[in-house]
Amino acid sequence: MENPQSLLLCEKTALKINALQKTLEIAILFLFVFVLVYRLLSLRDHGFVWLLAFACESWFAFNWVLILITQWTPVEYKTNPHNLLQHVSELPPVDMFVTTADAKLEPPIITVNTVLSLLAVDYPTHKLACYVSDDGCSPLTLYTLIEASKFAKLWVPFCKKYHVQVRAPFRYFSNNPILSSYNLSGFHQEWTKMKDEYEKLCKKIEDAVRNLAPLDFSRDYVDFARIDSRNHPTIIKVIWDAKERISNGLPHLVYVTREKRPNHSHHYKAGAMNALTRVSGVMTNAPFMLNVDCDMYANNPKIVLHAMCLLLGFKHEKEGAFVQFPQMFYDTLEDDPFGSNVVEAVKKIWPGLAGIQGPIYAGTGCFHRRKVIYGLSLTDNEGNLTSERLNEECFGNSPELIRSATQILLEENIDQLDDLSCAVEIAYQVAGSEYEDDTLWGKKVGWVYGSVSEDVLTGMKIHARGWKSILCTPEPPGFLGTGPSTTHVMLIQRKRWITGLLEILFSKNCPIFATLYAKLEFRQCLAYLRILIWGLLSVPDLCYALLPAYCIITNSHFLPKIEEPTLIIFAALFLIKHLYTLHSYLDSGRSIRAWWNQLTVGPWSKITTLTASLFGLVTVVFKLLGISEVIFEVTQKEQYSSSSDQEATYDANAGRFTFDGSTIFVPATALLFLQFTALVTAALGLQPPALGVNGAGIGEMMCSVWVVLCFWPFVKGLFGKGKYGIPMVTIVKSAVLALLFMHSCPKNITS
Ligand SMILES: O=c1ccn([C@@H]2O[C@H](COP(=O)(O)OP(=O)(O)O[C@H]3O[C@H](CO)[C@@H](O)[C@H](O)[C@H]3O)[C@@H](O)[C@H]2O)c(=O)[nH]1
Ligand SMILES: [Mn+2]
Repeated sequence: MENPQSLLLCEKTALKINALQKTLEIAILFLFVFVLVYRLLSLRDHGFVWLLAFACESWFAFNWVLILITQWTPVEYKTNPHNLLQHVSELPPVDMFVTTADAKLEPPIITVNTVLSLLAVDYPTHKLACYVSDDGCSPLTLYTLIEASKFAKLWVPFCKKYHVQVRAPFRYFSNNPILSSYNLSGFHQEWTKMKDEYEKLCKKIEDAVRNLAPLDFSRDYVDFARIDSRNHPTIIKVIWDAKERISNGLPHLVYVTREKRPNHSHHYKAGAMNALTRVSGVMTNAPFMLNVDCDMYANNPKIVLHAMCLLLGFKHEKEGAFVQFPQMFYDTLEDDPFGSNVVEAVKKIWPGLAGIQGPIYAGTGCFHRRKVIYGLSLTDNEGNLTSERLNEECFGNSPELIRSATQILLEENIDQLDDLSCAVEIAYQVAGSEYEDDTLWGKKVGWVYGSVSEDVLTGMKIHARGWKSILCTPEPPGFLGTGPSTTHVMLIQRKRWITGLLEILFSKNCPIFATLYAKLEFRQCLAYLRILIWGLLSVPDLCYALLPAYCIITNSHFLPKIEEPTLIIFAALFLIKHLYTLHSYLDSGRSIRAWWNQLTVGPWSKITTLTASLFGLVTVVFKLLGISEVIFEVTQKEQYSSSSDQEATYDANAGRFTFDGSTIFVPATALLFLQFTALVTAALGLQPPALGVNGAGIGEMMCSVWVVLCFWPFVKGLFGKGKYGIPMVTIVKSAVLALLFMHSCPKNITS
């Protein structure tokens, strides 16, 4: 675009932080310092327990410092899409990517809704193309997309004509009863017709899912006959080729399932994204790419315009390698039973990151500059970008892809194909499983391999090349997705994230190197560390939770005695830290219950650290030792097919903690047993004699009770029935583990 800066497209402003919150944050920091200094000074009079407590508290304090530094200078961005619309003919093309991996875990109707919401965004349609990657290689996905594209021909014009807000039909028809303000003639009929058509689409898809109308493998689906989803050739289908190139038609729609062979690592989502990048590169080659997970529909029809305001609105391109919309969810359960605390993220964490080098890349709801994904560094940008870098070693042996990448990197005019089908053959070639062999794909070009949190890794590599990124928080929110619907799914998801993050931490991609040897800003490095060390918290958390039980059982102590005034500092730290979070919850209109849920099952809770984090850590250690590999377990997405179902699926037990025989529950249950034993021992006075006056005291007792409270969902699990109860096997294993621990405790601390 010529001179978009002359019109104000966007603004960056500093956010004010609540003064009370800031005071409390500093107070907590000071208390941490007090505690650590006290420990250090009295280390000589105490033994191993004191040292362990000191180590744990240092870790907690370090974490706190990272939090403060990351959230210290929050900013927000404002966008003016109206100003951009004055340049409508100059708007750049955008390729939109949707990934799906498993038609069972990710019901096709969800993917279809996401695709429909993207096809209907407010943007000149001849500048849009939508590519769907199907790692499940399922004819069902292709079938539902073909059917959806037929429906889209009605749906897209309807949305634009009536300025529909939410363009994912399942949400539109479940949320918006006919708006009374819409007494436009004809609206009512069209609405009813559209709802009918959507229901027909749902019915067709449901029938196909239930195999009621078998797909005809002799025709359109011949490629899928007898296919194995882990061993198959590439299949690419141009579902809709927008040949007429009009601004109010339908965008291109292309189905892609890349080649997979058992002897070739496919790198999960990162591999899928790279295949899509290449396929789109030889087809439409837009300079900007949006990517969303299959369950993240566009909730705001102006998302592309908002993103473009930010990508085009700054004087210097380096201000924004990518534009990230914060992850948000729809139909969240009351009181946030999994403690995901999205509000905290949206209010503090995202704006905090935006105030440093920019938000992390969250894998979905993100617009990338294609040239950045192609590995462009800022130094290249200023200096010389030689054509040697655009060779086969870099991009692979497709001359067409190299030409298209050259156009992107040198900002030349982009070839417009008259007909997408003439690029299909080349697309097959670049989607092949061997295409990346001996190239820089997955290393310096494209999504980076080596972590199941490929998003954080890829974003960090971009920051390390000196780019910044931008946060986009329009109203209404840009994208909404599904959160985990059961604790089981939640734990699997957190375990994968933690594993992926630790894979980054313990590799050459560790952000510390990127700060030392590349252009990752120091504070951004700390921000990444804060995220990457999430899983490491399991070790100090476990030790600190063991300490009270250990001390009571052995009649020793890790806290000052009741007579010592320093105990007050420990108590103050504990109280202020929890009052601080409670205040932030109440301040933003959330309930005490939600606060409690965050405390017990949230991402930083003891339950999470002693289940997901601990097992994530073990997974990574096994990987480092070469014992096993890390796999990407896809999270189950819940399906809400039509409006009336929604009420029916409401479940009073939704969000309740569920258990199974998995070992993931053993450490936490064992810990709980230990606390019980300790408390009973103390109550019955069965402890061994203490050394001098240094026996366990009120501090240790209170801590032990607190740990029990933190594991309250497990306490309930001991008495629960069915999936709400901890199974007998887990109880037995945990009891054995707890007994082993008690057995190894010294009987008398003096001996
Ligand atoms: O082999 C695979 C595995 C997954 N996916 C897709 O990856 C996306 C994310 O998978 P999901 O199971 O929904 O994981 P989440 O934990 O919800 O995803 C978050 O975390 C992932 C990294 O762990 C990121 O890739 C995602 O973008 C981010 O939303 C989905 O669209 C999947 O279809 C693939 O395309 N191929
Ligand atoms: Mn997801």
